[in-house]
Amino acid sequence: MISLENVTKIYQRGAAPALDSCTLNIGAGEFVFLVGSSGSGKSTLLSLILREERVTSGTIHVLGKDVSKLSRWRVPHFRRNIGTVFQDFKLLENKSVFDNVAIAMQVIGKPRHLILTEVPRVLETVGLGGKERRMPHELSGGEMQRVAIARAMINRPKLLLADEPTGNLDPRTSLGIMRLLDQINRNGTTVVMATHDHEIVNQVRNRVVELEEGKVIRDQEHGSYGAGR
Ligand SMILES: Nc1ncnc2c1ncn2[C@@H]1O[C@H](COP(=O)(O)OP(=O)(O)OP(=O)(O)O)[C@@H](O)[C@H]1O
Repeated sequence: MISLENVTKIYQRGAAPALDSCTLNIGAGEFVFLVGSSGSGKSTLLSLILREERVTSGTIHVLGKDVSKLSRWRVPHFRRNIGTVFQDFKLLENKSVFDNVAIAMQVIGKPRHLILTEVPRVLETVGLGGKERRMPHELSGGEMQRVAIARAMINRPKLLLADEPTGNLDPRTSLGIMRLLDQINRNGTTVVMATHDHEIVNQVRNRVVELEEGKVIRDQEHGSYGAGR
């Protein structure tokens, strides 16, 4: 599903690498937590997988494609199989819940009748049934993140990348979001989640990959947030 071989990313000449000779394999169906202190390279790793950034050296395969060789015009099509969720939700403020999710189908040309049936179905599965007409400012943080997850999932991506999805939420709400991501993973979607959320990582005990100064320093099945705990 995702395979990095000796991947190095240097943003500016002379700067320390944001990722430094990373080798990592993530199989289909896995749920992996990416942990590490601020600046350790987690977001960089996610943006390389999404092909927002390009590697400086090394190779990276995602969903069977050599991302380092993917030409710019193929990127939008490649990204159709990847859903993304971020700490700050990234909702369109002047659009309803329904429209925020529908837009992901519209941009890839899905027919209107499908949009009208699929959007309410997905909103129901994330626990937002009946809130289609609400505007983002009428939602709690947890609900906003559920909209973002619905939008990420509506086109049934094989891979979901989440960058600190619980970063702006209280512990109880975070747990609800985590349960939802876990359910998505159980339905077959591979999930890679960068997080600082100790409680969630220690509670769920998925595979944990820890970065430090751009290097993978720990890769542990059923891991905890910090080593040895
Ligand atoms: N667009 C950029 N241009 C230059 N340097 C960058 C850029 N993005 C990240 N960096 C640098 O790369 C390093 C890794 O940053 P990155 O954002 O990947 O870390 P992170 O682990 O996601 O941190 P956080 O937990 O704070 O989100 C840092 O030194 C950062 O300053």
